[in-house]
Amino acid sequence: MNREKIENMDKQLTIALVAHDRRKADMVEWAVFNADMLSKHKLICTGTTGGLIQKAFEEKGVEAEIVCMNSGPLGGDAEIAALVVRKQINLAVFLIDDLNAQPHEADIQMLLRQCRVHNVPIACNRYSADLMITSSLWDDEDYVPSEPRYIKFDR
Ligand SMILES: O=C(CO)COP(=O)(O)O
Repeated sequence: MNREKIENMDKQLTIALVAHDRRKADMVEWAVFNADMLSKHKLICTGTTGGLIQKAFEEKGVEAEIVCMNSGPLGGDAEIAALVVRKQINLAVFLIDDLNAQPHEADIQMLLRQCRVHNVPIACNRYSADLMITSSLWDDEDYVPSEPRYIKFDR
């Protein structure tokens, strides 16, 4: 697989990593598998997710820049959504627990919505995340993601 693409990029991306409790094992496994790539970029995480990734990276001797925001239910998703609005996130991986209700559903929807509004790629499962981090578009200097256009639609 062409993992070097994003790994050998000149530019540093800011990547948001967020996982619900029952998806954290998945997130840590994915992050460790992609540690060589992720460690070259800046990682912004919700509190508990970031702490677990940090611990797993330390155990593997991986050095990475990991910024932990608040825990999700205490506003971590909202803080990351604010960074999305300010165009400070290039890519988000958000492993959502779709089988259990979350107390901060409003914040979760806000993060998803702001990624859609601001055209930030967001992967909600590992397959999507793998596709996104191996995309050749990251290297394509001619490619500029176009802003979403909202037009009034009269019926
Ligand atoms: O709840 C979350 C995302 O909605 C994740 O938060 P934590 O990483 O702090 O558990």
